[in-house]
Amino acid sequence: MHKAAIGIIGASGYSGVEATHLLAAHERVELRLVTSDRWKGETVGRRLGVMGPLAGLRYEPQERSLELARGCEVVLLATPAETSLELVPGLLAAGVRVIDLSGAFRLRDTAAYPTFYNFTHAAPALLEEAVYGLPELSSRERIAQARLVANPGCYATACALSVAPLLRAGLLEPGSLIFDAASGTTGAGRKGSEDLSFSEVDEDFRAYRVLRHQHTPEIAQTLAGVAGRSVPLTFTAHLLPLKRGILVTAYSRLAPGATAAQAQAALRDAYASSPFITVESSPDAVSLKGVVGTNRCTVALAVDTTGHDPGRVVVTAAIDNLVKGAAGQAVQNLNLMKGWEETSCLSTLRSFTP
Ligand SMILES: NC(=O)C1=CN([C@@H]2O[C@H](COP(=O)(O)OP(=O)(O)OC[C@H]3O[C@@H](n4cnc5c(N)ncnc54)[C@H](OP(=O)(O)O)[C@@H]3O)[C@@H](O)[C@H]2O)C=CC1
Ligand SMILES: CC(=O)N[C@@H](CCC(=O)OP(=O)(O)O)C(=O)O
Repeated sequence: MHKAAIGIIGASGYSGVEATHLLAAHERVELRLVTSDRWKGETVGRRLGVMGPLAGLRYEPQERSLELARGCEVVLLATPAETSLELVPGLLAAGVRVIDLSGAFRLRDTAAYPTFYNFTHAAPALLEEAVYGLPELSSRERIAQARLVANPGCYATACALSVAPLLRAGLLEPGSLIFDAASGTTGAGRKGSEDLSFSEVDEDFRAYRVLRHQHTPEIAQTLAGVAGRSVPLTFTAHLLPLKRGILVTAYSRLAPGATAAQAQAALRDAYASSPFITVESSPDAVSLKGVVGTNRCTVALAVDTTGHDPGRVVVTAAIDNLVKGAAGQAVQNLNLMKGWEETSCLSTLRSFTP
């Protein structure tokens, strides 16, 4: 069987390690390149315990990324957004297709970058070209053809998947959407900060970057695409004292005339042929234990029938931030780009990192 040469730039981070494990087990992939300054010269076998022919693959220094990536068909960038922005033009010019796990190519509006990512975007033409890689909501055909796939953010994935079918069907009242979301600490990457140390995080729970989180414009952009109108929303991120997983609770109201049965049917129908999305019978059944270590998203909704707030809709969604929220979704996009089964190497998974 022909194997495609794939590279991972930024292979020592949480999502890069997850991607390395996934691709090492992918029968259609020859993992050709892994880069990391922290681990340069060391082997994948020694660092990650990967066995077989790949065990001797060495981490290359970041400064050789562009030169060595020329031997790859597709490269995953598991790097900070500024680094992705620097690397992508050169990779595309060399004929290498890219799946970028950072936020560098997710937003169409260049003006949002200084506000939410603290840099001015240097490649606006590529923002036009990049295809947003959320297969269940974007076009699978466009992902398959793309040179550059912008892999979605972790919170943005869970939030968009929770309510998109209801918005698409016109079942939610405009202007009433709130997302309350909580993530494990691996969402912040390995780089760490004082706020993320074990002693600070353990047994604590708090919101962060309130009303200025970078995933707010990303969620709004995706939902506007499915609703066909702008979607005002409030998004609040919280830090969970756990390693992995994101749980989102979305609050909205049914549009006038819409029914609970229509909302339930819209959710089920939207994901009936999406192998990674499971619609549960109740929001109570959506939990991190059901998704961590997998590429799944579980989702469910309830409509208030107690009479306290008629028409209130609550939707919950859960994902593993490192899998469906990062490396797993990147492999799902790779499978589509290469015309392989969408579930290749993603159907059985376990937690790898940390
Ligand atoms: N963690 C998560 O849940 C998610 C993360 N993302 C995004 O994916 C990307 C990677 O995230 P994550 O794995 O958490 O990050 P980490 O902080 O865990 O790892 C960052 C990686 O980038 C490399 N790197 C850092 N600086 C540079 C540089 N200047 N040039 C080249 N490489 C560099 C590091 O390699 P080394 O230092 O060894 O050279 C390391 O491999 C980020 O853009 C993040 O926002 C997206 C969705 C979810
Ligand atoms: C817990 C935690 O800190 N999570 C990160 C999510 C990381 C991510 O997906 O950020 P990008 O948009 O840069 O890819 C955050 O809230 O920023």
